[in-house]
Order: sequence, then C-alpha cells, then structure tokens
Amino acid sequence: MSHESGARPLVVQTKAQLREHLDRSRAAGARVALVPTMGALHDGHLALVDRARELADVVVVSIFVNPLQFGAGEDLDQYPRTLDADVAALTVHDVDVVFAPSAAEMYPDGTPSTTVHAGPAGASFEGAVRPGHFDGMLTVVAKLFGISEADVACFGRKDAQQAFLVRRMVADLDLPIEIEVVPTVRDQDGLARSSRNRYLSESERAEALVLHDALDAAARAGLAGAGAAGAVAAGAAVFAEHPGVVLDYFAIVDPATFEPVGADAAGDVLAITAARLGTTRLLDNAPLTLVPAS
Ligand SMILES: Nc1ncnc2c1ncn2[C@@H]1O[C@H](COP(=O)(O)OP(=O)(O)OP(=O)(O)O)[C@@H](O)[C@H]1O
Ligand SMILES: CC(C)(CO)[C@@H](O)C(=O)[O-]
Ligand code: BAL
Repeated sequence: MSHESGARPLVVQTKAQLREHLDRSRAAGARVALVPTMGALHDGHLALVDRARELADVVVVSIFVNPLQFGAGEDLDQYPRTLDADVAALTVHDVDVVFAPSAAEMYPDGTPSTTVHAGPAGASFEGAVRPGHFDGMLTVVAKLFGISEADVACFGRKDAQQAFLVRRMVADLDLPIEIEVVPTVRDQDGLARSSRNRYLSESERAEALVLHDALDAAARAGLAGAGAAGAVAAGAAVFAEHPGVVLDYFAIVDPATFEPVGADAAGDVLAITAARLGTTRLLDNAPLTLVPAS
C-alpha cells in the first residue's frame, strides 16, 4: 500500500487492473483520493494532486480525453496527449497510480445508453456554448467514481461550473464520495493555467490576460457599490477594449445555484467568463463581493 517517495507511479490501462490494485490498498486500510484529468498536466493539476496527497493514503490520477464531453467541431483530436511527460511530473508529486484507459476500455459498447443528465444548471454558460458537454463530463466522472470507489475526489475551481455540477450530482445521486475543490493556479501575470494555453500564439497569450483583467474590473466595481449590473458592465468594458477576443459570456452568479444574481443582489457572489482567442477557448472566474451603494 505504501508508496516510496519519488517512485514512478503504477500506470494501468484497464479497469480490472485499477480495481485489483485499489482493492489491495483498501484491504490494508488505505483511504483513496482520485484526481480526474485529461492529461497535458500543468501546475494547476499538480495542485490538485498535492491536495489529494494531504487527504488520502493512495492517490490515483486518471488521464482520459473523454470523447463524450466534446462536441462536433471541437478539439478532441487536437487535444494534447503527453502521457510520458505527465507520468514524469506525477512521479515528482508522489502519485501512486495513473489510470490511463483507452476509449474502448471506458466505453466498450461505444456511447453508453445510460448517461448522466446535468439538468438545468448544466444548460447555461459552458453548457449553452457546448451543448451536451456537461452530460458527457458527468457521465465519465460518475464512471471514474464507480471504478475507483475513491473516498475523495479533487477538482479545480478554474472550471467552476463543472465543480458545481459534480457536487450536485454527488448530492442528487447520494454517491459515497467527498468532493474537494482546489483554488485556481495562475501564471505570474494572473492568467489561469490551462492545458489549452499551449494553443495560444505569443500575441494571443498577451491578450489572454483580458479574462483576468475583466474579472478584476468587475470585483472593483462590486466593491465600489456598482451592483451586479455595474460589475458585469465593468467586465464587459474590458473585453470591449480587445475587439479580437470573442466574448462567450461574462456573468455574476450565485455560487449556491449557479444562476445569475438579481439586480439588487449583495454579498459574496462569483464572476464567471469565457472567451475565444482565435480557435482557443479559455475560461476563468473569481469570487467578488457586491457592496450595497451607500
Ligand atoms: N489552473 C488551474 N488551477 C487549479 N485546477 C485546475 C487548473 N486548470 C485545470 N484544473 C483542474 O484540473 C482538472 C482537470 O482539468 P483538465 O485536464 O481539463 O485541465 P485544463 O487545464 O482545465 O484543460 P482545458 O484546457 O481542457 O480546460 C479539473 O478539475 C480542472 O478544474
Ligand atoms: C473532470 C474531467 C477530467 C472529466 O473528463 C474533465 O472535464 C476535466 O479535465 O476537467
Ligand atoms: N477542463 C474542462 C474539460 C473540457 O474542457 O472539456
């Protein structure tokens, strides 16, 4: 059960191998943490791994580019696949097991006939731009929970709507797992780390800071008493200075429901945004406080 510090993780491709290994660990009393990823790992993923290490005895990282959550015309084929580099990074972070199944292993009969439906909160924002995305995401996450029987799973706050929907699925379906949401890791200038950042050209990388700057502007407006509409306007104004960036949405939501807040909302809320730079889609979010105007 114990993992030697600095040892290469066990890399398994099949559900049976993973189950066999984890059954042995559990029989020895180990608590298991799961970190679901699509690979092309960066410091954001590694922060999830480090948190998982604190929460459990055995850390499993899954690496699977899940076809079910990609729409037609999205980047399923181009999505970076860097397994050797990923395993090397996970070795340094003391991961016990990497589960890297093929699509045939995960979906032996093709698209499963039973899937998870994300419900109304899965149809807005990311779900509106990427129809079916969250059903596909929740379906694979439910399968990973079932295969690993993990005690806890770690997700990133960068994908806030995803984390919200995973928590809701766990509550709605009484799944026996704890969900831990880990703060967003950023580059020094504030850009949220993302596997898709590597698609950006040099000039797009410089412009990508617009997401962070718009969230900052909204936070300042919220603190200054501008209200939800004023905060949205402040964020949108930053995007307006970058006509080459296509804004998908900029909104203020209630983190408890993921619904847009009303005009008279006050207190702690969440600003969320997504935008396209060329063919690359990025998303980000930040908590903000709406202070009532005095
Ligand atoms: N910058 C980050 N900080 C913290 N967690 C992150 C960060 N980026 C991704 N994660 C989390 O890592 C997990 C796996 O995400 P994924 O493999 O899709 O990486 P990604 O960088 O979000 O890629 P993409 O470019 O596809 O959005 C998710 O729970 C996600 O929220
Ligand atoms: C949670 C996840 C690994 C499911 O495929 C994916 O949506 C991701 O990487 O955020
Ligand atoms: N990081 C969220 C997974 C996706 O974009 O498909």
